[in-house]
Amino acid sequence: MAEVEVKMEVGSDGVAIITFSNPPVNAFAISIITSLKEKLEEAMSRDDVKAVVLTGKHGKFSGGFDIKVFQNVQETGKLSLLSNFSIDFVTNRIEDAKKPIVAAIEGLALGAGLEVAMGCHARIATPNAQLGLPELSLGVIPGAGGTQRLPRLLGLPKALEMILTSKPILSEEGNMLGLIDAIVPPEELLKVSREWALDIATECKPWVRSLDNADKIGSLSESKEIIKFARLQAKRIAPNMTHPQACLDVIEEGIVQGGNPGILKEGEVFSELVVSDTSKGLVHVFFAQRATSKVPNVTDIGLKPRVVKKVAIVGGGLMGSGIATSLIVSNINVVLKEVNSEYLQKGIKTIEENVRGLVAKKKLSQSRAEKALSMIKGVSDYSEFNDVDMVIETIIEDLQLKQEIFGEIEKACPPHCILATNTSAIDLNLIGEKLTCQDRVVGAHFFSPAHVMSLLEIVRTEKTSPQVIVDLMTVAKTIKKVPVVVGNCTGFAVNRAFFPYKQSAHILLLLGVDLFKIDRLIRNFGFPMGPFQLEDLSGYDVAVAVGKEYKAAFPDRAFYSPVTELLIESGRNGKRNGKGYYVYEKGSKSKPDPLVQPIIEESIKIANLMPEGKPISITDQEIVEMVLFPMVNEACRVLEEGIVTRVVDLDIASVLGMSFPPQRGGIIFWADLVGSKHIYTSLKNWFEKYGNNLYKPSRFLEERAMNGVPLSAPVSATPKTTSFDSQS
Ligand SMILES: C[C@H](O)CC(=O)SCCNC(=O)CCNC(=O)[C@H](O)C(C)(C)COP(=O)(O)OP(=O)(O)OC[C@H]1O[C@@H](n2cnc3c(N)ncnc32)[C@H](O)[C@@H]1OP(=O)(O)O
Repeated sequence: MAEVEVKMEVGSDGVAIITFSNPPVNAFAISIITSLKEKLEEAMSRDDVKAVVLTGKHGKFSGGFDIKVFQNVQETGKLSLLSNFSIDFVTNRIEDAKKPIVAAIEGLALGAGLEVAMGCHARIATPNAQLGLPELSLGVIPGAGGTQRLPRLLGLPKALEMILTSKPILSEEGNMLGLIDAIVPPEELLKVSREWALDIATECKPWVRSLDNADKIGSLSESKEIIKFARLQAKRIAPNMTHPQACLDVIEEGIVQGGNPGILKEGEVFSELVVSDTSKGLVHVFFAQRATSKVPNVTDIGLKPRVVKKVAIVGGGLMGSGIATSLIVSNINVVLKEVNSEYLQKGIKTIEENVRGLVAKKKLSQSRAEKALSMIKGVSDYSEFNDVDMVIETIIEDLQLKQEIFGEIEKACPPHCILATNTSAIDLNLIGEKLTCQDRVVGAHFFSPAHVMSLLEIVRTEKTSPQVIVDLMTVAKTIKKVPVVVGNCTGFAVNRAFFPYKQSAHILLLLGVDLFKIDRLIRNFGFPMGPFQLEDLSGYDVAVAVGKEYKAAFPDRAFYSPVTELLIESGRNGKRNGKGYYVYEKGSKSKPDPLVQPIIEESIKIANLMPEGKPISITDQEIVEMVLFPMVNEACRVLEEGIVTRVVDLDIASVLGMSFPPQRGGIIFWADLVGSKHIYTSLKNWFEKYGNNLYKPSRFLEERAMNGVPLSAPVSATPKTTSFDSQS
C-alpha cells in the first residue's frame, strides 16, 4: 500500500475493508478524509457490499486529526480547512450510514481517531490499544463528536476524567466500561471485525448509534452535580485556562439539550478555540518538542545509537540519586559511587524513597519497583567502572575536584565510555581540559528532582563527537526525558536565559513593588509559582551561589540584590526551614510572612534604587513584562551566540526547564506574539529610567525589532543595520 492512501477491498462475504494509511500515525489529513468519503460512498452504493470495516495501516488506527491543519488554520484563519469533519463525516457518513460500519482498532485511536471509531456501530480492538481524547492538551476540545459520544458510551465520570486529563485508557479498560465491544489478537482483528459487521447487518448483533445511547447518562440533576465537581477540579488543575471550562459547557449542553444540539455547540466552540492564542501556543509546543530530537549534523548523518546498558554515577546526592532513579526504572543498570559508606547509604536510601514515591503515585508497579532496585549497586571505588557505557558526574560545583575525577574516570572506564557531567554552570572545556579524550566529554544537565522533571539539557563542546550526542539523546528517550542539545557557556541555555527572571523581580521589589503582588501576577500569567516562591523552594544558599556565578560570567548586567543575604542572616532559608518570604507550616498552605517587611525595607535603603526615594507607580502588565522581557533579552543573546541554534530548542527548554507556561508556546514564541518592537522599546525605556544594565537591549533584539524580523526567524535572517537611535 502506498504511503498516503485509502484502499477498499470487498471480500466474497460482502464486507468492504477500508484501510487508510498516512504514516507514521495515520493522522486524518484532508486528503485522507476526502478519499475516505469517496470509499464510503462507493461501499454504500455497491450491491455486493453488505457491511464495512474501517481500519488503519501500520499497526495503528489513527493518532487523530492532522494537527498540521490546525497550524494552517491558525496562520491563515481559514476555518473552512476543517471541512465540517464532525457532522458531514462522522455523523452523516459513518453513524447514519445505511450499512453497518465496524472500527477495527490496532495500536491507538486518539482524538479524531477515537471519535471516528465512536461514530462506527461497533469497535473491536487489539490488547493494549490506547484510546483517548487528548484535544485539551492542544488548547481545543474534542471536535468530532467526542464530547457527546464518549459520555454516552462510558458514562459521564470516566468520560470527563479522560477528556480533562487528556490521558488515554487501554482497550482492556475500554472493553470493561463499554467503549470497546471485543478484544482480539492482532492476527484475528480483521476476521472478527468483518464477522461482527455481518452480524449487525443480519441483526444478530445490535446496531448501536452511540449518540442515541442514553443508558449510561444518569438523571439530569446527578449529571449536573458531576459536571459542577469537574469544573472545580479543572479550575484547580489549570487555573489560567478557559478551554476546559468551555469543554464542560459543551458536554453540559449535550446532557441538557441532547446529543445533536451538543454536537452543534461543540462545532462552534471548537472553531473559536482552534484560533485562540492558547491553542497556537500548545500546537507550537507539540511540534517543537518533536523537532528538538532532530539535530542538524548529528541525527541526520546516519549514526546509529550505541547500546547503553550500564551507567556509573559519581556522587549520590540529590541529583545523583534522582538520575540513578530515572535510569533504573527504565531498566538501565547503575553503579553508584560515593566517597564513603555513610554517603553511599544515604544515596541508596534516597533512591529507594524515590522509587517508593513512584509506586505510591501509581507510576510504577510493585514488581517493576523491585526489579529497578535490584539494578543498582553501590561502590566506593572505581573497580566496577571497567565495563560501564557512560559515567555521569554529579558532585558539587568545584572545578578542581571535577578535573581530578574526570582524570580518574578516564583511566578507569573503557575507551568507548561517554564521560558526562551534570554541572549546571561550569565550562565543560575546563572540566575536560586535561583529558586525552575530549570528544567523549558532554554535559548531561538534569533538572531537580531528576526522576520527575522531563528536560535533559545535553551540552556539547566544539569537541564533543556527534556519536556521543546521539547516544545520550537515545538514553534520554529511554528514560522518558526530552533532550535539548545546546552549546557550552555559563548556565547553558536554560539557566542562562532564566537568571534575569529572579534578578528583575528583585529590582522591582527594591523599587517598592509588593513581592506578593509580583508572585501573584506571574502565577496569573501561567507560571506554577512566582519568582519569590521559587526562591523559597530552591533555598537561599543556592540563590547566593548561583548569583556569584552570573556576576563573574556577566559582570556588565548581573544584578546583586542585598535581600537574599539579609534573609539568610535573619535565620531564613525558604521552604527548607519553613521560613522565607512565606511561612511554611506542616499541614497548612503557605502564607505571606509580614515579618520579612523590615528586611525588605532595609534592603531598599541599601540598594537605593527608588527614584527620589519613592516607590514607583507601575501597572500590573508592566510588572509582568519587567520580569519577563529581560529573559527574552538574554534568550536573544543565547541565540546570537549560537548556544542554541534553533528557536524550538529554546521554546521547549523554557517550557520544560523554567516552567514557562506551555499555553504561551515557549519564550520566543510568546515574545513574537507580543512583538519584538514593544519588548525592545520597553527595555530601552527601563534602561534609561532605572539605569540598570539588565534592561539594556541586546544587539540581536534591537536588530530584529528594527527590521521587523520575528525573533523566531533563523539567526541568519537579520540584516546588519544601524540602531534605532541612529535611525531616528
Ligand atoms: C477534531 C479532533 O477532535 C481534533 C483532533 O483529533 S486533534 C489530534 C488529537 N490527537 C493527538 O493529540 C495525538 C497527538 N500525537 C501523539 O500524542 C503522539 O504523536 C502519538 C501517541 C500518536 C505517537 O507518539 P510517538 O510514537 O512517540 O511518535 P511522535 O514522535 O509523537 O509522532 C510521530 C510523528 O507523527 C506526528 N504526529 C503525531 N500525531 C499527529 C497528528 N495527530 N497530526 C499530525 N502529525 C502527528 C508527529 O508530529 C511526529 O512527526 P515527525 O516524525 O515529523 O516529528
